[in-house]
Amino acid sequence: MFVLGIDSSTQSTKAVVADAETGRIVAEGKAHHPAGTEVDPWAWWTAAQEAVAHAAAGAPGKIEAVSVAGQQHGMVALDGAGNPVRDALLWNDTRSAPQARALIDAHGAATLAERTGLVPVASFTLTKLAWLAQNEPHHADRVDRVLLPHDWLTWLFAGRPERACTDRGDASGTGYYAPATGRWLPDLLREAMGGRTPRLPDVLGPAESAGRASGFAPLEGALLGAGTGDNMAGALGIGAGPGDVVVSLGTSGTAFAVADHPCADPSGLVAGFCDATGRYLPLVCTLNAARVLSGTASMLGTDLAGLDRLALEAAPGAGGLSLLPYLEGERTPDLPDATGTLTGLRGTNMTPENLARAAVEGMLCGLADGVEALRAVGVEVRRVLLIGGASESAAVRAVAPSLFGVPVEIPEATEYVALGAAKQAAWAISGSTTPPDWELRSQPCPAANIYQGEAVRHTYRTAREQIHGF
Ligand SMILES: Nc1ncnc2c1ncn2[C@@H]1O[C@H](COP(=O)(O)OP(=O)(O)O)[C@@H](O)[C@H]1O
Ligand SMILES: O=C(CO)[C@@H](O)[C@H](O)COP(=O)(O)O
Repeated sequence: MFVLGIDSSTQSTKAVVADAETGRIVAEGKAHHPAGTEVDPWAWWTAAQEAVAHAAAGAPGKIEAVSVAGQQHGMVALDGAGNPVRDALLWNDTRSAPQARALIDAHGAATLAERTGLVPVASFTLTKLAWLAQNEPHHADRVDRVLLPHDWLTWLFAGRPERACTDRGDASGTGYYAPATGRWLPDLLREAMGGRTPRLPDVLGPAESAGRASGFAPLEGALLGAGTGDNMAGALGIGAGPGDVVVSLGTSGTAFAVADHPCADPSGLVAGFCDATGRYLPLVCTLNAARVLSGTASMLGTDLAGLDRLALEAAPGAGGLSLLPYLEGERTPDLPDATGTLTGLRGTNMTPENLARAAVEGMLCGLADGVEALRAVGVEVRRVLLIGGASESAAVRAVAPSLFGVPVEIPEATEYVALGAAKQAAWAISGSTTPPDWELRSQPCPAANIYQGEAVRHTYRTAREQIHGF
């Protein structure tokens, strides 16, 4: 039997067809998304259809079940006819930072962390809806229901039924859901939307079904899983266990672990999400990961392989250069208006090699701080599993072990978010109480000198303190 998993993330949609027994991937498809932090949700539907059609065409048999994983938090606000009232605001759109601050001022960070698992930052859907109500009331007035990117796609694959649905994982990234009780918090939504009360999707359990696919030939009649957020699907795809911290280097950088209890971090560094198995997913997210490397490569007039070569020719510490890579502003730490800074320049260290190395080290230092923040809320860190596009980088693989200070492993090269979605689909159709136990193989990165890593992180922290005051 074959199942299909979809990863509709920031830069592209990826689809994989897997054998439901073993998890072996037998076919794949991919389609790109438009650039920018506000995107027409129909573009994701077009990309999903293209990627799925390609994957399904390569499948050796019928697709029996499908699930959609998607970039978290994006605001998909629909009118009564089921059409978006405006382009979706993405997780990395920082325009709602003032609304996030106002929510904290009104309720207090600790109270919001206890109620929602989150201290608001511009990424979360609640703040985007508050921005919409305050800045585009004519659009807010037309909102009949609010969905997340994965909910939107699941709803379209289901043929636009009356009820839409989501799952605990993605619901927990909205800011108007209580991870500890599994309930929506309509009072927060109403307040953010200036008294308006849009409809919310039903929250399905991890192996529940969202119905059957209808109206899109390659999937016609397939069972639809609940779907989830891309990070939750990544954890499910990997089968992350105790002691595992997954670090994903996509458009965002994320560090997360599966936990048995909800997390409420009043500092706001760790978001207390739910996972896709009925447990929890404490997570730290930065806005700047893979694009730090591609941006630096362009600046140096080279490609990603060239950046790797340069970075590996420089010594650890980049000759004293440190890059605070806040190219899109930053979420962790909460600096929505920040820009990037290169510190430590001297006549003797201004080389392409050192700049390339500083980019790799700077991107990873933010995530090493994220792993520290997970430790501080009680997460056990025995190894780091690196996934996401930039985990392909040879320089990242060489540098990461010294900065994380624990063994770093690379799961067999594949799309773990789409695979996690496929695993959820296989689970939904199996009727089992536990997800399929697909074998995970990973390769260790060569061990590295952790004292050098500590020195690099010290220089990075000092630069941040000098520029941002903490
Ligand atoms: N070898 C590589 N070195 C560095 N970055 C890479 C490499 N291969 C892919 N990437 C980057 O990975 C990113 C895409 O990763 P992905 O995890 O698919 O992102 P997302 O899920 O956010 O759409 C792109 O920015 C791409 O430049
Ligand atoms: O906002 C978050 C997590 O809270 C991001 O991780 C998004 O879910 C987007 O993910 P990628 O496109 O970078 O995979």
